Amino acid sequence: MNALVATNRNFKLAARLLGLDSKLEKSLLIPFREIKVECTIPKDDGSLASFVGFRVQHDNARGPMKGGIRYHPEVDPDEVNALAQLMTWKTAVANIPYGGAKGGIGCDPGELSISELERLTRVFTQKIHDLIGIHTDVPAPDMGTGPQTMAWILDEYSKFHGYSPAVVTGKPTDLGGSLGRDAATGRGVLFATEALLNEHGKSISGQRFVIQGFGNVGSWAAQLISENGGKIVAVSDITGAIKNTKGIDIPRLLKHAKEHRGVRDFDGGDPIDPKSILVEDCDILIPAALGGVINRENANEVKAKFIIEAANHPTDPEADEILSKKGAVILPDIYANSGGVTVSYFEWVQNIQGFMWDEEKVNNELKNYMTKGFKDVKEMCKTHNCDLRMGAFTLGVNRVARATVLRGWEA
Ligand SMILES: NC(=O)C1=CN([C@@H]2O[C@H](COP(=O)(O)OP(=O)(O)OC[C@H]3O[C@@H](n4cnc5c(N)ncnc54)[C@H](O)[C@@H]3O)[C@@H](O)[C@H]2O)C=CC1
Ligand SMILES: O=C(O)CCC(=O)C(=O)O
Repeated sequence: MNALVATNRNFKLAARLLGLDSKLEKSLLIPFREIKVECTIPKDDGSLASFVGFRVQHDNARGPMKGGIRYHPEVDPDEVNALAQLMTWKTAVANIPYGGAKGGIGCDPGELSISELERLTRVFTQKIHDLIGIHTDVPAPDMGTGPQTMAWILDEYSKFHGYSPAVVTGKPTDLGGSLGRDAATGRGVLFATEALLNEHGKSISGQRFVIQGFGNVGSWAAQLISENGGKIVAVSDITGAIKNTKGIDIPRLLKHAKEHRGVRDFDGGDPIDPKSILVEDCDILIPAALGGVINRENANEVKAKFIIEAANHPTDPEADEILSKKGAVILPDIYANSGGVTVSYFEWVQNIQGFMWDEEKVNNELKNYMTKGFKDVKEMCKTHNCDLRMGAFTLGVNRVARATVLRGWEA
């Protein structure tokens, strides 16, 4: 199912549970602003290459719009719209003073050299610099981008507006990035998983995990889960998939993945078909790569009892229904992966204050936010007699609706 259709469907279900006025519902659904730009760069060999870049600013009722920038061949307007909308509900679930946005460029970053990526990022920034800003819209990394991308955006933006470190988060720490931001989404996934398991009388220790994606989010989640006694029995990325029922040695896999740019050919497990990763036998499945990967084609085959959505919208609504009939418990993206944007918020606060926190403070505050977020989601599940996805959606949508009504519509 198309990402936007799926996201709108979840929003409308939540709006119905909340009894939202239909006009308010419509106003919350329509994005604040959609930007589409052409980005042409000279390649290293002198030829020209053109790309399409997007920034969708979904809602700013609760504060500056916030969300990552994705570089991936499958980036399209509907997906960016869906991801921007998810950011609006996510920042509200986390209860940080932001709205939602998302951006992306349809490109394969693996096919571009570092200097081509820098040129592409600078051209994209030139096209959107008037529409982003510390108090309007604050980008961050997502799939295919990272601290270096944020450093280029910061530098290009600063040429037009003066040096402004708070205009992006997820920057290198040498440029005002927060300690702990790199690991934050994975660490948030750890805290979210602990909160869920705790409720079911279980702990991370001894549980068998499967993780799809071994980039920023998947690799940090794997590392922190294994440090806490979880057994990672299978991992995949774009290069391949490996399985070891005795538990994969994650520090060794991290070293291998760094040296070989992927998990393929790791000798600490057996290679398996990457397509089977989501249906491998395990207790807990963590999709940490693309959207829409759990769908009606494979949902019936999923063995995990718990699914922790580290990726954005990895499960489509049809799969949600199938899995819930099977008794699986899904911890939804807008709560489960909110650790990244939460520490982005801490980074922005530190930049504005001009005062750096130590890593322990960042991690402790993150734990407080994730613990409180889980309690708030559960409270909504009780109030509306719904599952965790609708608990999170009703929580986020209700907070944004309240802020919207309070601000009013007078022109
Ligand atoms: N970076 C962040 O702070 C946050 C990221 N997310 C979400 O987490 C997910 C992963 O993002 P990052 O780790 O930042 O991206 P990344 O670019 O660092 O890593 C992506 C990983 O997915 C793998 N991958 C790509 N296509 C695949 C496929 N077809 N099958 C298996 N693996 C595949 C790549 O090989 C790589 O290991 C995305 O859905 C993103 O939106 C959510 C919240 C915050
Ligand atoms: O850190 C941020 O501002 C946004 C991270 C993001 O794109 C996401 O949570 O999906």
